[in-house]
Amino acid sequence: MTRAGFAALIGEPNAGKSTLLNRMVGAKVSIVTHKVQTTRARIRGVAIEGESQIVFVDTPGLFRPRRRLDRAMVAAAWGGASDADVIVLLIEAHRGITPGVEAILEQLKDRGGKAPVALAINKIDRVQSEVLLGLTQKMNDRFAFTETFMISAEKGHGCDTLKAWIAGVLPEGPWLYPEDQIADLPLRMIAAEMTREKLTLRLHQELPYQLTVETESWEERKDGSVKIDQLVYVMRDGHKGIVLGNKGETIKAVGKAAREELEEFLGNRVHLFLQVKVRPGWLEEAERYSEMGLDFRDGDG
Ligand SMILES: Nc1nc2c(ncn2[C@@H]2O[C@H](COP(=O)(O)OP(=O)(O)OP(=O)(O)O)[C@@H](O)[C@H]2O)c(=O)[nH]1
Repeated sequence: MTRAGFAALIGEPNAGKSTLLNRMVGAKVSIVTHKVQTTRARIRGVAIEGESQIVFVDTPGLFRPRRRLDRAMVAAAWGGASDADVIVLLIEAHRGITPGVEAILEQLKDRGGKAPVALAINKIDRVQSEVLLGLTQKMNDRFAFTETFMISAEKGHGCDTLKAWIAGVLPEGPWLYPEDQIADLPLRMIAAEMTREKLTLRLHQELPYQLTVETESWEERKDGSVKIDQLVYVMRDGHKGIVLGNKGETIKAVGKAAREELEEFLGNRVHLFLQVKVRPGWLEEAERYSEMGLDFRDGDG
């Protein structure tokens, strides 16, 4: 009998959700950087484990929403969690029960729901085993987790066990995605995220949230190479100059770095063309939100 369903990974920013997702799905579906709050959309990855198909919802970090986009992300995170057949709360072993974790536990309690909730204590490579036992005890006193796992998403410890458990608790039923669709699921989106990541790394604190990248076209050529056109949208004219850099050197370096990563990812030669455009007020466009898988809510500030 086959099984299939949605698994939501929740946790504070930086808990390691993207790292874990990448490991379980086996492809770089969401981008890991050292910055917090890099996950902007509910990017899904699909994993097959035995007869089960697991559709992962990679939720944005749950943090205090300030701006409208942030609030949409938090809503998406919980939206994802409440639709899910199984929830995995990821916490960091060395940080323990932070106020952020407390807040998530409160929300989990309020949420009710029947889906099994697993606790995954991540980054076990950073602490001694006594710390883990204490933390497991304290967390389970606070919430009735179905199961507790100790993992290192980065090193891979415990990840297979967690994945097998998720696969086993999913409801019985037919797979949600045909097998041949899984491979090219969000290729364009991945490519756009790679470029966005390079831009973010390059520009440091400057406008990481104020730009968006879209893959306009994707063309596979006879020689096996891929031609990809992407648009980088910025909010103001002034931002365009920052993204381009002196004599275009910033965008050139970003294009080179993104192309190299794409080539490694695709295993093919890539021709990447980036164009920077000004699109004022894109943050407020409801359309964009739904494209990112987010819910647009008219907010109060
Ligand atoms: N030492 C150690 N570091 C880890 C482990 N798992 C993840 N990290 C690191 O923790 C940082 C954050 O990981 P991410 O996967 O980006 O975290 P995230 O929860 O997706 O973060 P957001 O996208 O901000 O929500 C990265 O620097 C990872 O390399 C682990 O098992 N051990």
